[in-house]
Amino acid sequence: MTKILRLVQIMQNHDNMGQMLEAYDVPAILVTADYEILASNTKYRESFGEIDWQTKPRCYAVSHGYNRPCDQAGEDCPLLAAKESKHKETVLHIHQTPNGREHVDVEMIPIFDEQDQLSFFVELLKPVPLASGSLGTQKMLGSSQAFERMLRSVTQVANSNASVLLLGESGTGKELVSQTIHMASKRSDQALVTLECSGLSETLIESELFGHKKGAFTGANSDKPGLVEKAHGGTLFLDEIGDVSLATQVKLLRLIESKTFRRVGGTEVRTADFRLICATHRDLANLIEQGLFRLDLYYRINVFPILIPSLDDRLSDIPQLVEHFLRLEDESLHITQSAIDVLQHHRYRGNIRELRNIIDRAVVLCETNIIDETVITECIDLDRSLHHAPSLTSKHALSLRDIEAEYLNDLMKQCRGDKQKVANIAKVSLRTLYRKLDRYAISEADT
Ligand SMILES: Nc1ncnc2c1ncn2[C@@H]1O[C@H](COP(=O)(O)OP(=O)(O)OP(=O)(O)O)[C@@H](O)[C@H]1O
Repeated sequence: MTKILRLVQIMQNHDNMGQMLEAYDVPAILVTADYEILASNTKYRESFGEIDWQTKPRCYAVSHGYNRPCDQAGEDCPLLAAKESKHKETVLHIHQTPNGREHVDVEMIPIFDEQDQLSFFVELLKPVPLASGSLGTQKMLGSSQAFERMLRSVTQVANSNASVLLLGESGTGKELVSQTIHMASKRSDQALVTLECSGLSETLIESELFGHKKGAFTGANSDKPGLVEKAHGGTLFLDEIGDVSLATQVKLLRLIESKTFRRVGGTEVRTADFRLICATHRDLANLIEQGLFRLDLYYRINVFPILIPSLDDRLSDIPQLVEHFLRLEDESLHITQSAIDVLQHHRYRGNIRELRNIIDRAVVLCETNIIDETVITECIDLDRSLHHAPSLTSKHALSLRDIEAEYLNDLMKQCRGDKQKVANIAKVSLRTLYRKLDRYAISEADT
C-alpha cells in the first residue's frame, strides 16, 4: 500500500486526523478542497489558538476573517494554486494570530486518493517572526506585494550562511534588513558589526576593518582589534560597498576568499569566521562596466541578491508605516485620511527615511493631537523650499557645518578617539558618526 493511500485512509477516520498532523513539527491544519478545516495539531493551537468547531470553519474565515476565499478577496490563494498545479504551493500571508496580525509562511500540500482525485490539503503555517503585519518596534513593517516578495527572500536566506547583497535606494531599509537577517540567523547570539564604507579613505577602512598594531601610524598608541575580529562568529555588514576604492576592493576580496587578515602594521595572520552582508544603492553592473568595481568581488558578495523596493513601489504600506512612526513619538496623536492621501501621492526620493522625517516634522508642527492634510502639506513643502533655495541653505549650512566639525573634533579629543563614547555623547549612531568624521576629515590620528 502506498504511503499516500494509507494517509487518505487514516484521514478518512476523523479521530486520527489530528494525530496525523501531530507528525509535523510546525503548525498544521487539514483542509478540504472546499476550504473547510477538519483538524489542527497542537503546534497550530499554540500559535493560532483554538478553532471553533461548532461552525464549519473555513480557512479564509479563520486565518483572515474573510467571508470568501482569499483569491476572491484579492490575495494569492495557495489552496487554489495547489488545486491547479497539483503540487505543493507556498505563499507568504498575513494571518490573524493571538499576537495580532503576523506574517505567516504558508505551505499547501495536496493529498490524492486512489483514483488520483484531490481530496485533502495539509496546510503548514510557519509564523515569520522577523516581520510584522501590524505595529511593532523592532520589526520591518509592510504588507504590500513588493514588500512580501522581498520578505520571502529574507526568510529563505536568513538561516543559511550565504553572502547577501542588498540592493536598494537610500532610505529603503537596507540596514534594517541586514539586522533582520542577522537576528533570524543561527548567528543571532553573536555580534552584528556594521561598517559604513561610504566616503572612508582606504587607510581608515583598512584600520577599522582589520585593526592596527601600536605604532602602525601616528596616533596608533595601542593595539586595536578591527571590526572583522569583533564580527567573529557573527555577521559583518558592509554598507555602501559600491563606494569603496579599487585598492580597498582587493583587500576585501582577500578577506572574503581566505577569511584571513593582518592588523595594519602587524605580521600575524588572523582568521575570522563571519557571515557577510553587503549593501549598496549604486548600480554595480554599471560600475563594473566602467572598471570601477571588480567582477571577482561582485561574484563573491552577490551569492544571494535581495532587491529592496522603493517606497514608491509600496505606497499601500504608507498608512501602516505612518501609524508606527506616530506611535513612536506620541500615543495620543492621530492622522486624518486626507493627510494619508497626500502622503500616498507624494513621490519619495528618500524613501522610508523621508517619510519618517515628514512625520517627525508633523509631530512638531501640529497644534492639536490631529495631524491633518495642511500640516502634512506644510512639512512636504518645507523640503521643497530647501531644495529650491540653494544660496540660502548653503550659506547657513556652512556655518552649521563649521560648528559641528569643531564640536566633533573636540569630543574626539576628549574621548581619546573612542568613537562609541563620542557617538553616545553626541546622541548619534556610530554609523552617522563615521559619516560625519569622514565629511569633516577628522581622523583618530588627530586626537
Ligand atoms: N519596513 C520597515 N518598517 C519600518 N521601518 C522601516 C522599514 N524600512 C526602513 N525603516 C526605517 O526607515 C529608516 C531608514 O532605514 P535604513 O537606515 O535601514 O535604510 P538604508 O536603506 O540602509 O538607508 P541608506 O542607504 O541611506 O543607509 C530607518 O529609520 C528604519 O528604521
